[in-house]
Amino acid sequence: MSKRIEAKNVDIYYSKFKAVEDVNMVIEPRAVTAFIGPSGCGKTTFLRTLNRMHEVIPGAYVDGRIDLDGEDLYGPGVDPVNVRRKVGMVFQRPNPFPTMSIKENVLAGLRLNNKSAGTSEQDEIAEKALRGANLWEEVKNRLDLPGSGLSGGQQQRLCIARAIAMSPEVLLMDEPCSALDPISTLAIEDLIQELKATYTIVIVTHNMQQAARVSDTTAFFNIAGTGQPGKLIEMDSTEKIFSTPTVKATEDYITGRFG
Ligand SMILES: Nc1ncnc2c1ncn2[C@@H]1O[C@H](COP(=O)(O)OP(=O)(O)OP(=O)(O)O)[C@@H](O)[C@H]1O
Repeated sequence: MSKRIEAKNVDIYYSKFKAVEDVNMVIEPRAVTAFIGPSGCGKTTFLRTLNRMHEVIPGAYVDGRIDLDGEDLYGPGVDPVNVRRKVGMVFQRPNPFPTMSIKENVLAGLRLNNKSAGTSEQDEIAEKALRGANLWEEVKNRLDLPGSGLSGGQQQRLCIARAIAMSPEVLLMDEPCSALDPISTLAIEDLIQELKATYTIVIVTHNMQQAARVSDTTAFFNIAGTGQPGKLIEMDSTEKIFSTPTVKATEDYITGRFG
């Protein structure tokens, strides 16, 4: 299920503005890759190109190539909706559909993709996804109550369950803990560790300790100044990036000297 991502010479634009320049990287399956770097260096922008979410912004486009196990995500005839099914995304703020029940939330992606399933199959899919997101025990007796009634941390795990229910190959997480308290954050970090056995995981985080705790590989992005494109500066094992980075800017950033 887990797939390898390879980006080659990727430039990313918002109309005429080049926000990210010439990214080349390999993201390994069954591992967690963290994107770190100062505000505006293009972490989120690059993340959103990995499931073709970037192009939903008017005027936004991507140059270069992004492969999922050798298959060009931007190739002719590739359906972006299908890409987003394979490459799921979890956002900064938990965003369950407020009028839907917990179970309906988990199944929402499947319904949007017109996947029909019988009631018992739906129940099975929902239970499996909620177990996968470490939420089942907390919600199994209130599956038909609104998802908005859960705590922030539970809502974020519900959003992860919603992503997992689609049987994705990759999970993209854009600062998934930034709106959560420390206990809920730890629950999500534990969950990420479990999920990496099954999925390719990419996480954007501003929290250096979190990157060090959860990721196997870290990519440091930087920006030379306002209006300049962000660039990938260095990517290596998380242990190397946090102990002996090759580039001085990486060291300055992880030691809190800038950003
Ligand atoms: N919708 C948009 N339209 C135009 N420019 C945008 C848009 N979204 C982001 N940008 C610009 O693209 C650049 C990269 O932004 P991005 O949000 O990817 O950075 P980031 O590293 O994720 O920042 P942060 O850590 O603050 O979330 C910035 O200059 C930003 O202003």
